[in-house]
Amino acid sequence: MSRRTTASAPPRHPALRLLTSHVRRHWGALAGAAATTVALTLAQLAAPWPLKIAIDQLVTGRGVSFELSRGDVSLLLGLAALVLGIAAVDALATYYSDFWLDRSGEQIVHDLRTATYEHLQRLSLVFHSTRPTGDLVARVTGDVNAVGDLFAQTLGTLASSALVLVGMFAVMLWIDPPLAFVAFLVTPLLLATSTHYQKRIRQMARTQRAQEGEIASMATEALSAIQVIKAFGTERFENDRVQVRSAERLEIGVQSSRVEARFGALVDVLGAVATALVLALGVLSVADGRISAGDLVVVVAYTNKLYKPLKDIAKQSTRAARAFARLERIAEILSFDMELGDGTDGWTPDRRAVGTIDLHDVSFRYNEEREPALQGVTLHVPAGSRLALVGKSGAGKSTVGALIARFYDPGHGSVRVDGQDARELSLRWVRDQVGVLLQDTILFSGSVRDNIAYGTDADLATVRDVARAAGALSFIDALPDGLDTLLGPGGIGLSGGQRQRIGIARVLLRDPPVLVLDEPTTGLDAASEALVMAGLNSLVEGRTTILITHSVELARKADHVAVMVDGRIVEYGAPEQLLSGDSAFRLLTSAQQRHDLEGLDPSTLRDALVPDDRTAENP
Ligand SMILES: Nc1ncnc2c1ncn2[C@@H]1O[C@H](COP(=O)(O)OP(=O)(O)OP(=O)(O)O)[C@@H](O)[C@H]1O
Repeated sequence: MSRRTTASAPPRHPALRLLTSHVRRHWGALAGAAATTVALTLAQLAAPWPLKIAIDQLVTGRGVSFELSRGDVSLLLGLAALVLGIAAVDALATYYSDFWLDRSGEQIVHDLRTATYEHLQRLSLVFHSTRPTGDLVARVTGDVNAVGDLFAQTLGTLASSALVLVGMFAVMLWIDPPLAFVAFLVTPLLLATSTHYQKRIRQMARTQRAQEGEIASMATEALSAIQVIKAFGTERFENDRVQVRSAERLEIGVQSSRVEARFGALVDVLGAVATALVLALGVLSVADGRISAGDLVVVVAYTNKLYKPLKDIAKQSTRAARAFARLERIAEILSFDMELGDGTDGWTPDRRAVGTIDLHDVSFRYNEEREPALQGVTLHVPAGSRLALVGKSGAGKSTVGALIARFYDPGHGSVRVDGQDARELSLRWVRDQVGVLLQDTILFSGSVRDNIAYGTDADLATVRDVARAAGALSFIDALPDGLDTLLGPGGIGLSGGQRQRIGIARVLLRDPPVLVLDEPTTGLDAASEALVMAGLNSLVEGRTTILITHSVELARKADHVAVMVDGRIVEYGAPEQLLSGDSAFRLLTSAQQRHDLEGLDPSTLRDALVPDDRTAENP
């Protein structure tokens, strides 16, 4: 079965599809908001009508002072009630439309954030090793919020402004068509300029967000490596880097504000021109007797209000343009396909693995530009046995471990667990069967107990048991709050050896039948190494173990040793058997004793025992 090892091309208009899928999902609340928006529009259109009726019915043609009849008073009271009624409808409609839109906005932020974060968690290391973390964090936080605002504010305002405009035009057309056309004369001009400006603003918003992502990545990387910065005294260098990017971001931000302000001013000028024209033409129409004084009040009131929705449309469409640029960034993440089968189509055996591991003719490269990291690797690791992988740096040892843990799938050949191709098994099951301990255990902020129990709901007694077996309990009990001691980010507050023993306890708790130990004692002093080794001894007991090590001494304790050179296995056998002959392992051992591993030519290793350059394979 062939699998993709690179992300597939994103579909067309992914942002639009994402948007419509969310509109569909929240159609109930959005339909409620649409209905209240219609009510709000009607209330806004009706607002000047009580005044018009009062002027036409009670004021016009009555001279300077006049008496109000009983009928006039009733009409006046009716109009006052109408004003209150219109205000009540306006208030209720505003409340509900704001509430429904805000609620959908919040819900959409939640949905998008969880979906994007979940997707990011499931994307493989191939994806994550090419994407800066800070930029991804910016997408899950800032970009997602901006899309929520798009629903909560922008779309609602755009829809209600458009409705008010259409309503006003219809009513003005009914009152006096020439006046309506004059009032709306500038609208097409405004829409055309708006489209032009939106395009520019959206381009600028894209650049801005990309720059913000870069700044976030730089800051994340720098702050997570603050020790290195302090050690090298490079604070100023790091500040300068962020400052340069931030200045570029500022420049685009200022440009964008200028474009927006220019557009706002243009709308104001066009609005004033139209109001002046409507006023002049309106008074002439009243004088001609074509419309009443009350009609003129309505038309002038509308014309005054006309430019608010137009301005709102302009303003909100620039926000929409920005939000769209951010939506594209989220859609881009969601459009990357999983490079590894995520287990939904994989088989989940209803038992724990026995622990036999096989690599059959495995080749793998991290990316097309790089040389293959593994070529034709075939290995058989019987259940419960210990295999040591040795070889010079870059030979491919960690890559073998990563393929066994199924961080990646091989480009060619297969990795098998109990004889079953790992690609046909659910990813979850494979990960449960293979425990991994790296050179440096990464701990999270939180208590020691949480770090050991990580991802499980193990009780206190179990956590203590595994901590004891890992040789960690003595130092944990000496901490101020024992297992409840809080650790800083990355496990600050513990030594390398202590972190490693917590890592051993963490793996012990999960009790996997297969272990990949990737240089678990490298970098530790002799005393810490002895303590970690004691913990490791209880960990490897009864489990299939693949030990990746630079230490020939450690490798000698394994059942079998595989020597790797340039992504191939050049030698395989029991350590004592290899040491007794003219082997690459023996060459490595003596080079290590002379502290001359780097001086060892790979071809010497390859030629040492494989004169015909055949790749060694174990039975
Ligand atoms: N994430 C990665 N992306 C691209 N290339 C990689 C990646 N990881 C490793 N490589 C390359 O793959 C090759 C094998 O690396 P690998 O880490 O498996 O070697 P190793 O034998 O474990 O080395 P070491 O002993 O130094 O850990 C090397 O050439 C390395 O540069």
